[in-house]
Amino acid sequence: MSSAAVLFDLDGTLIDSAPDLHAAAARMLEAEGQAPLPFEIIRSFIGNGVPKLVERIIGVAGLDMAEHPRLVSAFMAEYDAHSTDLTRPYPGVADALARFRTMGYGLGVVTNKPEASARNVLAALRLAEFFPVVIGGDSLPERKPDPSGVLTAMEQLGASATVYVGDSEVDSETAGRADLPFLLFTEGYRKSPVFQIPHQLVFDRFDGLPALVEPLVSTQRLV
Ligand SMILES: O=C(O)COP(=O)(O)O
Ligand SMILES: [Mg+2]
Repeated sequence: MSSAAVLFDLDGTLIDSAPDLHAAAARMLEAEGQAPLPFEIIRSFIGNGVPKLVERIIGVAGLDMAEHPRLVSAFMAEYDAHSTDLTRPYPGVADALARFRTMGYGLGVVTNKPEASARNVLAALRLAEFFPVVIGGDSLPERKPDPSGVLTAMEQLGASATVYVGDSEVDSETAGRADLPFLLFTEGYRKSPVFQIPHQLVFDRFDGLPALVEPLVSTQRLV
């Protein structure tokens, strides 16, 4: 049982996955006879899970919303077949995770990406070994910003003092609803300026993250 844990969002936080999500969207749209959408548009649609991503694509591309279930399946098939062609961890991620593990933290991923896809990507990028707990957007009845994902991850890790690390408005709200300190990674896929996203700390490089987390967790331990 670890008493302290660091939980991470996945897309836009541990990994830069927008290029493969964009490519999967382009292949799905091509099969519907549609042109690809600009990269920045797809990137701005990431963070609320695949059903929401596809709903937003349908809206912008002028497709029929009644086709949503079929298009979600089509998107997932395209994505899962090529989910790490272009996706890479952000610089310093593996070293930071190794450092956290050495420091004795329990580590978990809480993402809105479907759990099986998330596990595949983590394995292909050699990050799976760090994470005894992975909660996806389809693992529980509710997804982020519902706090059940982070609360379940804490329970599974036996953790009390915990921080959540993410890149988006959704992650900030999730941490707030779970009453956890939130660390905002500024280089991901957020839509608002940093000052509009509630956070305890911001960071733009993973090599400095372990030193930022330690004081936050020690404060929680004293409470
Ligand atoms: O929107 C998604 O599918 C996943 O996004 P997340 O990893 O940032 O939660
Ligand atoms: Mg994210």
